[in-house]
Amino acid sequence: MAIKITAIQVHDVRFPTSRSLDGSDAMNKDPDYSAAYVVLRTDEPTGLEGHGMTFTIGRGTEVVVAAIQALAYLVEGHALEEFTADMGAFWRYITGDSQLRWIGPEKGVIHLATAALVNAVWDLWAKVEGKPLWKLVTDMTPEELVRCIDFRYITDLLTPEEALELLQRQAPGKAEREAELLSKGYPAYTTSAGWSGYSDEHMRNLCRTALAEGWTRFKLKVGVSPEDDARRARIMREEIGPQNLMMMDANQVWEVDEAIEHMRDLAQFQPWWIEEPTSPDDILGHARIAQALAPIHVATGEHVQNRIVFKQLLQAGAIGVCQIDACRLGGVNEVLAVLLMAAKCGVAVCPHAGGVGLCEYVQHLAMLDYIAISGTIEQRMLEYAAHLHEHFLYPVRLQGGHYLVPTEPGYSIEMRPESLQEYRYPSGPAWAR
Ligand SMILES: C[C@H](O)[C@@H](O)[C@@H](O)[C@H](O)C(=O)O
Ligand SMILES: [Mg+2]
Repeated sequence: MAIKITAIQVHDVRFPTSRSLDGSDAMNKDPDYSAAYVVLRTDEPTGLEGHGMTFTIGRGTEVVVAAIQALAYLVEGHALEEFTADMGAFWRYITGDSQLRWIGPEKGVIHLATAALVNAVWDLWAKVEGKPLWKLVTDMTPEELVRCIDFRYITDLLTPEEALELLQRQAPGKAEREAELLSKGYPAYTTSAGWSGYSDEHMRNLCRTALAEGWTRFKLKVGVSPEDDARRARIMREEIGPQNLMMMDANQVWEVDEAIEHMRDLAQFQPWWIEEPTSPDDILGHARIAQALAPIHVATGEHVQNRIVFKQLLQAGAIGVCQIDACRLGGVNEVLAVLLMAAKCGVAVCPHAGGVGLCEYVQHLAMLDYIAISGTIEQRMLEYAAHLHEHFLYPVRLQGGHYLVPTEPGYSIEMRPESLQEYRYPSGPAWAR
């Protein structure tokens, strides 16, 4: 039976995380974790819906909502099958509106909006197929998966033929890797002990609790000041010991030379990577930093706006860790393109998840990468941020520093109706109080 998308609703949902400084860093000092949240209504008799969102940090969410509303006409009134018959063409259609494209192209607010809408369509598709999103993708043949991707502007690094070959090479091991994931889960690191707004004492306590829960990998926010960074890094290293991993994240505050200088000072604390040392648009700057700081890896991605910038970062040898984001890139289709490019270049993918809904999303992406694309978890780990999972119908499940495999149909991003009601902005009770 053809399922028709009859209406699209868009919600502005904000959580007042700035009150406790959860999610704070040197650049983003007081984020209110928020979502521009999309519901695709259908004519399916049981009330089937598709859900998607893009992550924002408070003010400006209303602008993303407006952009989603501008794109909605492209999806409303269409049958799901019109899109799923050729997902690559669907993505080109959504990003190719000849007037809306002008306010991107494929970057900024319009691209965040694209992600919310595209992910909602994938969620709906996965629900119709009765599979979690990772399974929908990994059950595809290599040919079917390649057809989901728009290769425009990346064929100088990866052609559809090369992508197909890569996927065919991985195909024989898929079942074994899926079984392994189901039994062991996917390795993770926690960001939640190291937010910049937390006191030293709070950080110590959070490190201790996390260690007791089985965590072995931790991220620390840096970039506030050299003294502050060194003191906090010392505390974290003392707490987690020499054997555990520490990552550092500067959230774009430094000049290229400053990044090199500061990280030379912080190298004594043995960071595994430095994340967002400078502007996400500065490909050559990242390459210089990577060269100067090796063997400390350079990581970036949460603000890398599209596959084309990722392509150049990979071509320039500028990143050792590729941090795809489920809704900074234009949804699942573009993420698949980046996963394939990273696999071709042998660069580890460690998805970005510090935000509301991002853990729920990226667990699917890391798992499908392992099963069908890169075929490895070596030097890979998924970010985990501890807040706001209770607002989702099917929140992430963790055990001993590993994500357990999600099994419910869809992309795990559906929010509880009570949460939508309580936190809708500005009229929800949480904001009226
Ligand atoms: C404002 C946000 O919490 C960021 O600090 C967060 O996404 C962070 O960069 C991360 O890597 O998790
Ligand atoms: Mg970060």
